[in-house]
This record gives sequence, C-alpha cells and structure tokens, in this order.
Amino acid sequence: MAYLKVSGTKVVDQNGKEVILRGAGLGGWMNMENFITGYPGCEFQIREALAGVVGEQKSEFFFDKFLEYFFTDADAAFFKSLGLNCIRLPFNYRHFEDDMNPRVLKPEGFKHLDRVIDLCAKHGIYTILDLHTAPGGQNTDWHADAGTHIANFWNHKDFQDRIVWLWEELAKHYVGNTWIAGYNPLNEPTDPYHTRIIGVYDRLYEAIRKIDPHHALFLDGNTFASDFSHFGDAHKRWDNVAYSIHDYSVFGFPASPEPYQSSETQLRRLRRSYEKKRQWMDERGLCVWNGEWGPVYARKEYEGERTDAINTERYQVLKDQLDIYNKDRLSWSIWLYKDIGFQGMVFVSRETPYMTLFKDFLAKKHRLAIDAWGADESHIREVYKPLIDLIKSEVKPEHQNLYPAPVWKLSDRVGRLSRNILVSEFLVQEWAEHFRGKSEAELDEIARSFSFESCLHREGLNKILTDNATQVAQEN
Ligand SMILES: O[C@@H]1[C@@H](O)[C@H](O[C@@H]2CO[C@@H](O[C@@H]3CO[C@@H](O)[C@H](O)[C@H]3O)[C@H](O)[C@H]2O)OC[C@H]1O
Repeated sequence: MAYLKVSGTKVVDQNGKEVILRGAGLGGWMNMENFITGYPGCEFQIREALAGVVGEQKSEFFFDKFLEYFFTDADAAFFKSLGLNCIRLPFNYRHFEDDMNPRVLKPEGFKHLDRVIDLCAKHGIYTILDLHTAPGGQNTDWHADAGTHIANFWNHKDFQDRIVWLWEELAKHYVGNTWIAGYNPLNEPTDPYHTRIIGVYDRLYEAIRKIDPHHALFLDGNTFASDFSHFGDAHKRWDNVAYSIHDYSVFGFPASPEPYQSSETQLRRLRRSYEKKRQWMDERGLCVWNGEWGPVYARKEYEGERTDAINTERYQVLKDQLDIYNKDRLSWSIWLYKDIGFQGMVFVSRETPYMTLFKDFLAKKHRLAIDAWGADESHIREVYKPLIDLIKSEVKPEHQNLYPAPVWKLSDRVGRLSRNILVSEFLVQEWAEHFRGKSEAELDEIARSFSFESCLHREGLNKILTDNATQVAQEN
C-alpha cells in the first residue's frame, strides 16, 4: 500500500482515486480532558495529584492501564463496522518529552500510539496524528494542558523549537507507515498576532519534509482552526498539505440562541459559518479537512425529561452538517469517539467502578459547571454576572474584547477562566483522593471502566453516521 496524498482539493490514493476520510477523534485518551474523562483542571495537574496520593508507581500503573483499555481491538472493529475509515489521534507532548528534561525522547511515549495505529491498520482504518498540546500552551483553553489562558507557546522561541524537534522524532518513527493518512502538527493554535503561526508552520514543514517527504500535513487555521485570513501566499511554499477547520455550530450546544428547527435561516447560518472558515482554501483551490465538529448531548441525570427533545434537535444539526459536507465531498473527523457521556459515540456506563466511584464528584462538577466548554451554565450564571457587569462598567468597550475574540466573547472569557481554571484547581486534590488506599487490582478495575465492553453506545449518533456511510457509498 502507498501513502495517501493531497492533490488539489482532494485526498487521493496511489492510483489518484479520491479517498474521503470520515471518522472521529480519540480525544481524552493520550490527551485526557476534563469533560471527556471526568477530572477537573488539566491533565498535568491530576497526574501530579494522583502521584501524590497513591505514589509514582501506582499512578503510572493506573494511567498506563487507562491508555490500554481506552482503545482496544474491539473499539477498532466496532468503529470499522459503522463504515468509518479514519481516526484522529490527539496526543500530549508530555508523553514524549519531560519539561524538566527537554529534547530527550521518552521512547515509552510510542507504546500506546503505535499499538492503536496498528490496531486501526489491522481493521483498515487510517489514522491522523494530532499534536494536541505544545509546551507553553498553543491556545488559551484547558485542552492545551498549560494550566493558564495565556498561550505562551507563541511568546517563547524555545517552546516552538521543541515541537519542531518533537515532530522530527515522530517523523523518523512513522515515516514508513502508510496507514497514517498524515500529520496534524498543532491543534487549534491561537496566535494573537496571526503571523507567528505561519513561521512555525514553515519550520515544521521544512523539518518534517527533510525526514518524511511522504505524509500529508493537515494544518489547522488560527483561532481554534477557524481563521486562515492571514495565511496569504504561504500555501505556495507547501506541498501535500490539507487545511483543517473545526466546524462547531452553536446550534449543537446549550448556548444555542434558539431551538434548532432546520429553518431556512438556520440552515443558511450553518452553511455561512462553515463557508467562512474555508473561504481562504476555496479561493485558492486547496484541500479542506474538517478535523473537529459535532454537537454535545443532554443527559437524563441533568436535563431530565427534556433530554430526548434536546437530543433530537442536536441530531438534526448533525444531519444538516453532514448534508453540507457530503455535497462538498468533505473529509471530516467528528469529535468524539469515547467519553463519559457528553459527546462520545460510545460512553462509559454509569454502572462501572469509575462512574460509581466518581458519581457524587461528577454531580458536583456539573453543579459548578467547571467543564466550561459546551456546558449549560445557566444555573450559575448569576454568580459570575456581577464580575462581568463590573468589567463592562469599568473597562472601555474597545478594550473588552480580548483575543481570541470574537470567538471568545467577554462572558466566555470570564466563564472559561474562572470555571475551567480557577474553580477547577480547587477540586484537583479531591479527584485524586478518591484513589487513596486502592490496590493495583482495584486501580486496574477502575481503569477498565473505559474499555469498549464497559461502554454504552450513543445509538442515535451512530445510526446517523452509519446511514450516512451507506448513503455516500451508494452514491459513489
Ligand atoms: O480538545 C477539544 C478542542 O480541540 C475543542 O476546542 C474548542 C473548539 O471550539 C472553540 O469554541 C468554539 C468556537 O466557535 C464557536 O462557534 C463554537 O460555538 C465554540 O464551541 C473552543 O474555544 C475550543 O476550546 O473543543 C473540544 C475539546 O475537547
């Protein structure tokens, strides 16, 4: 088998035949995330706290088991059975490099990444490698695992040098693997100047190409993969490159301004927001990949009787987005394959040791709405309102919209910082305390909660994805 490559607006195989990549992201795995895996704050914080409670060795044991159970042969077989053909694999740089020992490769970082790439290959599934965190934080949100909202990656050349180094190591390791559809070198950059990102991409492109001339690169736009307007003529220097948008629609979230009814106006807005993100590529005849999209879902324990009605609307958003993408023959990767019940195609059952152990804690997290992204925060809005009002009354209007505005409005910024970062930090130790005194066998059982066999299926979502796969196969 030969490498996939980008040709004009398409991804093609060795015979030049178009391959449309349709799949999902394995978020929450090699980059754990608050709402996906159920902890507060950032991954580095809970790793540190758990080591403090159960000791370094048991903590490593737990996380290793978690990584193992999270994706196994059964997951790959199931994924393939839905008619999907590609999994995006987000990973945290810390698996490969220690901040206290920079530029020294941790070979153990490859253990689970290699395993999952091979499992996917065995089932005929392509993978795309996604560096989801960079030293210093490449964006302002919690999933960059920096513990702050300042994306310092852009302010320190050394942080940038380190990911160039890391991609050289990854390219050396994966250069011969044709089941890897390509490299997605940096998730959701937020460079406030909009220009340093181009320099970093130039450096990554050159460094990777010297070692690996084969694999396609999937480059995210700035501002959470939504904005290519400052990319100018940069594409002329890059070959075999696709450009990645993240097409989250507000209609798929609790923050939706109105119930979603597929009205003409709403469909127009859905399409317009997608077209705006891909405009730069369309003007130049470049290949687009939608690397993240998809609604979040209501849960009976929180949304009660409204759950089914809410989710029917969310599925409609999903279907309408798919219609748009199908017309454009777009390659995409839905967010998310697996989680504890908010967005995933499969989710950990409430009856498992992990979910039982954390039942009350998860309810508390929900009360505090500390997983700020996608959360319904209406029940705590009044708590933060005085702060927002104070800023609004004392700060000049022209200074209120700090980057990443307009994607983050003032209220988003206050919400993300105060809940995701500030309040979350106070709960990190409490999360870790749940493990105190646990034996290795118990830790193994808790980690096993994330195995395919312990998960339930989001039938509505999976049916839409399978029906879509069948429909597009018939049309081709
Ligand atoms: O790890 C993922 C992460 O990659 C992803 O990041 C968020 C993507 O969306 C950003 O907000 C959206 C911006 O556009 C608006 O139209 C949408 O309504 C917003 O959701 C957000 O700031 C990023 O953090 O999200 C999920 C993580 O698990």
